[in-house]
Amino acid sequence: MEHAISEKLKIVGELSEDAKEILTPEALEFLFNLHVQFNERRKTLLQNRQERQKNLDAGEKLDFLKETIEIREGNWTIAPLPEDLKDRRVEITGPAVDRKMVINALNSGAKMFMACFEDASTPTWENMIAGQINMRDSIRRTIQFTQPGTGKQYSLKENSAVLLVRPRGLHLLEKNVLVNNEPMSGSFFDFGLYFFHNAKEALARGTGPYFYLPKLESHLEARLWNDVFVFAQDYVGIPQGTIKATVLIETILAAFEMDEILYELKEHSAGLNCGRWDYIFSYIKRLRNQPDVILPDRGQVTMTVPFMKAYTSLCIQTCHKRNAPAMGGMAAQIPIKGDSLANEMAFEKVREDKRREATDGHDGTWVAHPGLVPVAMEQFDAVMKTPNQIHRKREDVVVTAEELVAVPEGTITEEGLRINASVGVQYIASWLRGNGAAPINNLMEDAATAEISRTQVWQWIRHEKGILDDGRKVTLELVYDILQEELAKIKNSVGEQVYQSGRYDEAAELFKSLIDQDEFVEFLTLPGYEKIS
Ligand SMILES: CC(=O)SCCNC(=O)CCNC(=O)[C@H](O)C(C)(C)COP(=O)(O)OP(=O)(O)OC[C@H]1O[C@@H](n2cnc3c(N)ncnc32)[C@H](O)[C@@H]1OP(=O)(O)O
Ligand SMILES: O=CC(=O)O
Ligand SMILES: [Mg+2]
Repeated sequence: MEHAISEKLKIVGELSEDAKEILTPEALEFLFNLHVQFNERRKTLLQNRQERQKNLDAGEKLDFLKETIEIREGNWTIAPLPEDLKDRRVEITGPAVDRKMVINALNSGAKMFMACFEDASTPTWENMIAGQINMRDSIRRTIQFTQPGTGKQYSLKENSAVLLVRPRGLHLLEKNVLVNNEPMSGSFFDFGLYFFHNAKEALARGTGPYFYLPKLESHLEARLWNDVFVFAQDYVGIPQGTIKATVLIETILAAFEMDEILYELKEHSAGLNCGRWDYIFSYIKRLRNQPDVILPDRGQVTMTVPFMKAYTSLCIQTCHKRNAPAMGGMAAQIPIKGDSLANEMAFEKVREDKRREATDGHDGTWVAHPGLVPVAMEQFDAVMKTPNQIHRKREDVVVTAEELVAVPEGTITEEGLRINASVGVQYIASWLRGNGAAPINNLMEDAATAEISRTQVWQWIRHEKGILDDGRKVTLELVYDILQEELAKIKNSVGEQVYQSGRYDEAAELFKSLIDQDEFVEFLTLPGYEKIS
């Protein structure tokens, strides 16, 4: 049902009691203004991404921008960090929609909690509203939860983590809010509502409106966000520079504009983060039609392969030069229940990953699960005796444009192809069911990791080097056969009833549609969004 709030603004989604608490007339007025001010620019920037893709398809070699050399060579820093953003050695992440998880994350012992409206969340209307309710109650420290069945009570402990919020990326829409009959941007919806309801309250409580910005592809996109922040701060009447945002460097194009992104946001910057999963996805996506670029099995693209090492090293050096934190990323391992040996192996992988990040000079890292907070903390505590390592300038690092795109060696295997097909479908099914973060094969999967799976399959089918180590070419027919076999295995493991209600066939259809078209679909969540409310 459509609710006309005014002639220019309509709510398509259900106006539940929760929605009414969040979508107040004043908050809607603010969203309306954000849309009117910034939506055309957002659309133009998305169009720029497509223009850039055309150039890359035509053989453009990526390089640092000529027109911004003065920024790269200039002597400037970001504005000083607020006290509660100086020590970020362990940050836990999780979907904003899961109320219990939000409380557990805030109580986990991690310094920060990044509440996600993006890749760990399916953006149903209900989820997005519930996430906003959870954020409002977290900032006010009134958030509580009772576990159905056991009656276990959850509420906040005294020293809870600092809250950071990740809105949806610029490409996603919120179809349940129409401004002038046009869906509004998911980014502005998530940012706008969180900011409007909580910025002043957060400040009064000694923290601030803090954000993570996902999937930026250029410094012009950072400029858009900066202008949104300036507008928003004026609108509610809080000092400029109050908002602090950490930009995820998780696209191959952004890696060439790290200085410029920090520069655009410098009054509002809280540094950069190496979002490794989207980065791998973006590397394949943007360079997919370059004849020499192809990646081996997902499992072989580790953080120590040259192009990943080059990117994280450059991120640390760039951030520290500008007095900005350089955050590490997410190891995919999560605790494994009922198998202590496998669990210890998973923990050791996380330890190794965090040790490398701390030693390289990252100022903190991400974990996906409370059980991993002490594991990551131990590694950072051992290396980082100060709140951060910004003083380690890593002037020894030299990274060239060629190193950022260097194609790693490795093999494509039938096993790798099967994992991509199976995990891709299982994740999409989970996403369609409303759960955007899922444990699959004892690894954390979210939209970014699923994007790698389907993009690899798309590319292996089309690339002349998409050949299995046993000599077989990866073809659509081979993938279809494997997909059928993997679906049968899934059905066997979850049972007929769960399979039928679990949207697996629909997920398989979506997966197929992503790999059988020559035209690459920019994000799997775009056709996915048409299948949810
Ligand atoms: C590439 C990227 O974008 S990474 C960032 C986005 N991804 C994420 O944020 C994923 C975060 N992680 C998760 O969502 C979860 O850990 C999952 C889905 C991977 C696994 O969840 P589950 O299967 O529920 O884990 P598990 O059964 O071990 O949970 C045990 C307890 O830990 C809690 N828990 C698990 N993960 C988290 C988390 N990230 N934050 C807070 N609490 C958590 C559960 O709430 C549960 O609490 P309880 O004992 O009070 O009931
Ligand atoms: O957002 C994080 C990533 O790895 O992608
Ligand atoms: Mg990401």
